[in-house]
Amino acid sequence: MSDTGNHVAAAGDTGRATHGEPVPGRSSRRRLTVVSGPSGVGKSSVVSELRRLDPDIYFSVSVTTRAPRPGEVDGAHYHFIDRAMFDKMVAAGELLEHAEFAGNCYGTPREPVERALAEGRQAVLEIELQGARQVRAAMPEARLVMLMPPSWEELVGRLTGRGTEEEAAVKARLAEAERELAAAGEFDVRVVNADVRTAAGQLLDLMNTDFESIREHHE
Ligand SMILES: Nc1ncnc2c1ncn2[C@@H]1O[C@H](COP(=O)(O)OP(=O)(O)OP(=O)(O)O)[C@@H](O)[C@H]1O
Ligand SMILES: Nc1nc2c(ncn2[C@@H]2O[C@H](COP(=O)(O)O)[C@@H](O)[C@H]2O)c(=O)[nH]1
Repeated sequence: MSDTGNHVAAAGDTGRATHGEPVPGRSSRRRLTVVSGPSGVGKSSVVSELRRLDPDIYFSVSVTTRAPRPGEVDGAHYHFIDRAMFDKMVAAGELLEHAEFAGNCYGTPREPVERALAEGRQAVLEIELQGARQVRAAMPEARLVMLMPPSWEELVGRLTGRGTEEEAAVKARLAEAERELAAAGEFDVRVVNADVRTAAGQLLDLMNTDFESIREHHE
């Protein structure tokens, strides 16, 4: 996918998305949390623990052109789609954000997230850096959290230890990881994932805190 630009409607409280759907107001967009971080840092592990801690949170299920890993369930871990369908969704404005990462395309279906926010629920997106930047541009009220590894060596150990990628794919993901870690300062908060339960607890605390005050504190 060559075009990884911003396709998110940057409308105000009473604005409408590019395709006519209502967009969430400013206060509901504060309930949107983006969890980002380098491949292998433990985003899925921490988000899965967060789901256990608070089942009321809405967790976005992304679309991807990546092949399923053993044990991954279509509709639960991802919606696995082909490139033609992905391009169609982009063209129709059905993705809140989208990006190409290490040779595959990923995107967040817009409608379920907007519905969850409109219902007053917290919503969590687990996405990479380009997508996080698109959300930041379109929804400045969303909270952006970067999950950090305790060390580079630990990150490499986790990614290779997971054993889900060939050597070339691991290399591509580590190259992305360097870029992602260099952008850590763009995020509202950085949480070190030394321990999954601790990191998930910290994330939940952040989600339940008045984020504007945290932001001011960090600026
Ligand atoms: N705190 C931790 N301590 C030790 N191992 C961990 C920790 N968190 C996650 N792991 C392990 O690291 C590996 C990568 O975790 P996970 O798949 O959750 O990462 P991810 O950030 O979602 O990766 P990707 O972006 O590639 O999908 C897994 O094998 C997981 O069990
Ligand atoms: N921009 C987006 N990034 C996404 C989305 N769903 C997942 N991701 C991120 O992609 C990488 C690779 O994921 P993997 O499952 O192949 O290991 C990782 O950083 C995910 O967080 C999305 O919808 N948009």
